[in-house]
Amino acid sequence: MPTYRTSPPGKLNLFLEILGKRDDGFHELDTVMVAIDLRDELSVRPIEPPEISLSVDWLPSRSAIADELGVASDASVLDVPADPSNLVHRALDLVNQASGYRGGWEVGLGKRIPAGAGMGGASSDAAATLRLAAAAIEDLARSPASDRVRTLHDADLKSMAEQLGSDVPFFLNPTSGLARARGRGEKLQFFDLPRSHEFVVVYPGVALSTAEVYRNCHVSDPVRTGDVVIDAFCNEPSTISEKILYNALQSTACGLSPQVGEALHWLADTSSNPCLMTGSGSASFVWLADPNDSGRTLAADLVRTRDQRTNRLSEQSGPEAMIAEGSSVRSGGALIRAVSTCMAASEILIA
Ligand SMILES: C[C@](O)(CO)[C@H](O)COP(=O)(O)OP(=O)(O)OC[C@H]1O[C@@H](n2ccc(N)nc2=O)[C@H](O)[C@@H]1O
Ligand SMILES: Nc1ncnc2c1ncn2[C@@H]1O[C@H](COP(=O)(O)OP(=O)(O)OP(=O)(O)O)[C@@H](O)[C@H]1O
Repeated sequence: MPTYRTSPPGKLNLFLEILGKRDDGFHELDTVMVAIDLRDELSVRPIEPPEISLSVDWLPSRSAIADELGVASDASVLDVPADPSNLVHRALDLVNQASGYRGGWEVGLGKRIPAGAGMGGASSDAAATLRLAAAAIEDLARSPASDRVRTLHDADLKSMAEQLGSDVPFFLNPTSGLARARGRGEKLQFFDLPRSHEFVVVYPGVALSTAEVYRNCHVSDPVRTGDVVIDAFCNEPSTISEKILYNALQSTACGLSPQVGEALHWLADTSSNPCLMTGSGSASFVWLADPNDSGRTLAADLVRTRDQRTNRLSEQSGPEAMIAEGSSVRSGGALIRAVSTCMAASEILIA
C-alpha cells in the first residue's frame, strides 16, 4: 500500500472571547483563527497487521529544539506521547470503527509545532490523520480484495473531528484564510484573506494544559465581539492594533505561568507591533504591520536578546542550572519562529 503524507499547519488565535460556561463543562467561545505555515510532518500507511505503529520525532531533532529552549534533551516539555493518548492514534481508532477497516497503520509524525503552546499542534495532526486515512480507505474500498471497507464522507470526518477536540474541525478544512469559531469551537465560518500576514511566534518552553486554563478562567461581562478583528484583517489592515487583538484567556495563563507574561513583556520591549497570547497559551506572537516584513529581522533581534540572556545566566549560575528541567525564558531559552498565514490548501501526497 502507498504512503499518504501531508504537513499539518499550526494556528494562531487573533481574538478569543469567553461568552459563557456550558452545562457540559465546556465554554461558549467567539474566536478568530488563522492557520500558519509552522507545520508538522505526517505520513500514514495502511499495513496488514491490525496494529497502530506510531513514531514521533522532533524536527530537525529533539536535541536541536532542547538547545533552543535551554532545557536538557530529556526534559518532559519535549515529551509527545506515541501511545494511544496521541490524538493521531485516537483518530485512527475512530476511522477503523467507522469504516470497518481491520488492518493496521504505520504512522510517522515529525513535530515542529510545540505542544501545549495554544497553536493547536495535536488538533491539526488529528485532523490531518482523518484526511489521510479517509483517502487511504477510499483507495482500499476500490480494490476488489477490500470490498467490506466503507468509504468515509465529509459528515463522518466532521463528526469524528468533533469527538477528538474543539479545535479539530477547524483543521479539517484545509483552506487558507481566516476562520471564526463559535460554540465550543466547532461552529465555523471562513473568510477570505486578501493577503498573507506575517507574525513572529515565541514559545517560552513551558506547556500549559488547556483544561487547567479554562478551569481557572472567568466568563467575560460585558463581552467583546470578533467582528472587529475579522473586518480589520479582511478589509482594513490599517486598523489592526493592540486594542483589537484580544484573548480572554491571557490573564489566566499569565497567572498560571509567569513565563507567559515574561515572554509577552519581552515581545513588547523588542517590537512596537501588537502582541498577544494564542489559544490557551503558552505561546505568544507579534503581528507585523508591514506586509513586506518577513519577520526575520524581528526574529533575529529576539534570538540575539535570548542568547545574550542565556550567556549572562550561564556565566552567573553555570551550565547545569541553565539546563535544569523546566527552565525557559527565565533562563534565556525560547523557540522563536517567523511565520506567515497559510495561503494555500495543505495537499495530500501519495507515494
Ligand atoms: C484554546 C483553544 O485552542 C482556542 O482555539 C481551544 O478552545 C481549545 O481546543 P482543544 O485543545 O481542542 O480543547 P479540547 O480538547 O476540546 O478540550 C480540552 C479542555 O478544555 C476545556 N475547553 C475546551 C474548549 C472549550 N470551548 N471550552 C472548554 O472549557 C475543557 O475543559 C476541555 O476538557
Ligand atoms: N499529536 C500530538 N502532538 C502533540 N501533542 C499531543 C499529540 N497528541 C496528544 N498530545 C498531547 O496533547 C497535549 C497538548 O496538545 P496541543 O499541542 O494541541 O496543545 P495546545 O498547543 O495547547 O493546543 P490548543 O490550541 O488546542 O490548546 C500535549 O501536551 C500532549 O501530551
